[in-house]
Amino acid sequence: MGSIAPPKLLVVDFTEKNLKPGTSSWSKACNDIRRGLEDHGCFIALFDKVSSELHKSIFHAADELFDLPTETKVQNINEKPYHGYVGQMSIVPLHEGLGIDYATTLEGAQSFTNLMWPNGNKSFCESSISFARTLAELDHMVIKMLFESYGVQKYCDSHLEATTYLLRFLKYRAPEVNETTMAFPSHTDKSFLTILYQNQVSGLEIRTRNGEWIAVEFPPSSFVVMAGDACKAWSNDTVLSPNHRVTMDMNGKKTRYTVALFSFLSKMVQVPEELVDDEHPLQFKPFVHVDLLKFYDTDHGRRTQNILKDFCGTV
Ligand SMILES: O=C(O)CCC(=O)C(=O)O
Ligand SMILES: [Fe+2]
Repeated sequence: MGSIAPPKLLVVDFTEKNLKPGTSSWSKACNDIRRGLEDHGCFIALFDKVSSELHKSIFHAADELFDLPTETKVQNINEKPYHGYVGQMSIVPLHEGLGIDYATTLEGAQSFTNLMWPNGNKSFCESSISFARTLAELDHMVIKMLFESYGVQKYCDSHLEATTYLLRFLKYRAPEVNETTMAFPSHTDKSFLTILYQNQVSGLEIRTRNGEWIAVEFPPSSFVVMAGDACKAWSNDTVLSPNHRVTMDMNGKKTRYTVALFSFLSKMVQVPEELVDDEHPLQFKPFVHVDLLKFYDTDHGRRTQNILKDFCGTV
């Protein structure tokens, strides 16, 4: 008896030169994105705007950053929960992460760089801003397509104008003998969208709607685009915000790095009225995005299996 192959994530090709609004490849990509986000909460994006130089320089930047003394890294503090330094935690010993808020702006990149390197680090600042801006281009395209596929493109510009980006550098060292392989526990993202880029060390796993865990392999020059809880709320509960985790190979020797771009809204997260009708009653009340993070930072928020229902559910 043959075993059933695990479901494969949808691959959407953004490298095509003719991917312009109004073309048939654009409409197909719009449908694919919606299907990917509704079925699995994520898809793989082929996107060739990260040159091999930028690829090298962003992982070099990650190395330089994690090599800094812990006393320096812990200064990455942000009043918004889950935006700053994470590490040295006994329950997640393999993981360390830092975040650059407003990473697509010169101010955001410079203030982080100056905090980590008081004497400056021009190449770090340039690589991080250029990487964040490149991924933000992909984010913009995905948002345009998603809004179009729901017939609500009229809200797209105001959504993008209110979007801010957090770039996180994430490191997972290889486990030692008899050490846990759980490198990042299961969670849903609180962002609107998340875009993940990794070095060649895999480890990301995603839980499907029927509870099965699938290991994600990204082909070279590809990204995982994932919906966060804010996107699930915006879509009136049609998009999945998938549970995901990172598990390291027990016998692996290599460090995994991920550079992730998280999008957040500086205006209310709210279901477009077009997505509400008698068959699809409103599921979530409008909310301030950062308040969702603050709720997640409470005992109730961390423990609940259905954060949106508890935080802003209408029933
Ligand atoms: O490293 C990864 O692939 C996933 C990271 C992640 O899930 C997160 O930072 O929220
Ligand atoms: Fe995540």
